[in-house]
Amino acid sequence: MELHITCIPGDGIGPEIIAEAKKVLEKTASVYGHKIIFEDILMGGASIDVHGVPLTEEAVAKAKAADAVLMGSIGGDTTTSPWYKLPPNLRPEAGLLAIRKALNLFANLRPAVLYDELAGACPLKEEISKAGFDMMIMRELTGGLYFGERKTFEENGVMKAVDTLTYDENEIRRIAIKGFDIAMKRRKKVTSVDKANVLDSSRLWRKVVEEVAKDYPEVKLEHMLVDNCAMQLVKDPAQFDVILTENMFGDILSDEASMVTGSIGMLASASLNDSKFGLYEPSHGSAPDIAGKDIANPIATVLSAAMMLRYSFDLDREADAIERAVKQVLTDGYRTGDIYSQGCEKVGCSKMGDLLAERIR
Ligand SMILES: NC(=O)C1=CN([C@@H]2O[C@H](COP(=O)(O)OP(=O)(O)OC[C@H]3O[C@@H](n4cnc5c(N)ncnc54)[C@H](O)[C@@H]3O)[C@@H](O)[C@H]2O)C=CC1
Ligand SMILES: CC(C)CC(=O)C(=O)O
Ligand SMILES: [Mg+2]
Repeated sequence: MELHITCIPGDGIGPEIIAEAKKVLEKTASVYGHKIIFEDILMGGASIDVHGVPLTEEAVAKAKAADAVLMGSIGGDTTTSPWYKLPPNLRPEAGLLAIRKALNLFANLRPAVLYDELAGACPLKEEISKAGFDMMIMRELTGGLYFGERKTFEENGVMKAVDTLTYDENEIRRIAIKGFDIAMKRRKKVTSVDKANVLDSSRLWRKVVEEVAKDYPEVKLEHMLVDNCAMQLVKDPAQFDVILTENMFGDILSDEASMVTGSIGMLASASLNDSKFGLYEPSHGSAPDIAGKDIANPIATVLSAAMMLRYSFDLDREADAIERAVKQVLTDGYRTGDIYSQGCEKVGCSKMGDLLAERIR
């Protein structure tokens, strides 16, 4: 099979982790008899530096023309990088939001799984880490606060800023359907997370989710307020199967869930539209504090590449091979610094990519 993949290395550690994901994909393609054609595009700060904008129309066209997109991460240090002196619509993150919207990537799947081998890197009590957990965070990605109208203005000599959180019932229904569909393939439980005790948008969310649930009688639905969910994630993560939630709550909760897997460097993600098309990216950002040092963990990006093979290309065997290689490398005792524990061998980003590629079979 010929796979046309557009890559967005991006900023910070982005180019480093994308190089390792490409290495693992190339090895997978050679073992399983496929040909991959990569084309890189600029986005975020890298695009600002060259084109003056975080995303060009040409880059969007190239992403649309591919079978799938694999992304590293974008952005810089938000307190020191000159990119953050630009107007908000010209900053790196505007490029990411724009491509999600342009490709209609409304469903963001973020699997948070604790590997047995990483129980020692999990910051929770031993009895919780020993029991393990395996949840899928289904985050709405093209609506809500990140896409609502916003402005900063002065009123009666006082500075004010407004952000708006809007959802319509169709946006909620389509992500809820994705959440219930995925629950049917898992342990058949959906925890819908909202703030319905305060927000109108959450009350509509809850109503529409209840309606969708009627078509899935086998799936157990529960509602949970987001503040409680943040607490339950560290108290008893094993209770969750599918967490279904809106854009900002999912953004925050998935970073929290990532840390209980050992590190944010382990959390993959797939951003999907209604067809087989997707953009695959780790859940973390560009980690400017460790960029250029060859110490970033590439596993979240490598696992995102596995999700790409599974969801966009139906290459389950190949995706399984990558997931097995990740497990094997951990069993063999290799760790990047973020997941290191005593007795293991500490390796850099590029070495971790080599070790993963060697284990593809
Ligand atoms: N999808 C994307 O491209 C995202 C971009 N960002 C952007 O990234 C920039 C930095 O944001 P932060 O809040 O610092 O979040 P971050 O996720 O980049 O980093 C948070 C912490 O996790 C560590 N970390 C992240 N990924 C790692 C990896 N693969 N291996 C080892 N350690 C890792 C970093 O070193 C840092 O200490 C900002 O400009 C932000 O807007 C943030 C989140 C997502
Ligand atoms: C720049 C943000 C909108 C991206 C983010 O934090 C995420 O998608 O996790
Ligand atoms: Mg985030």
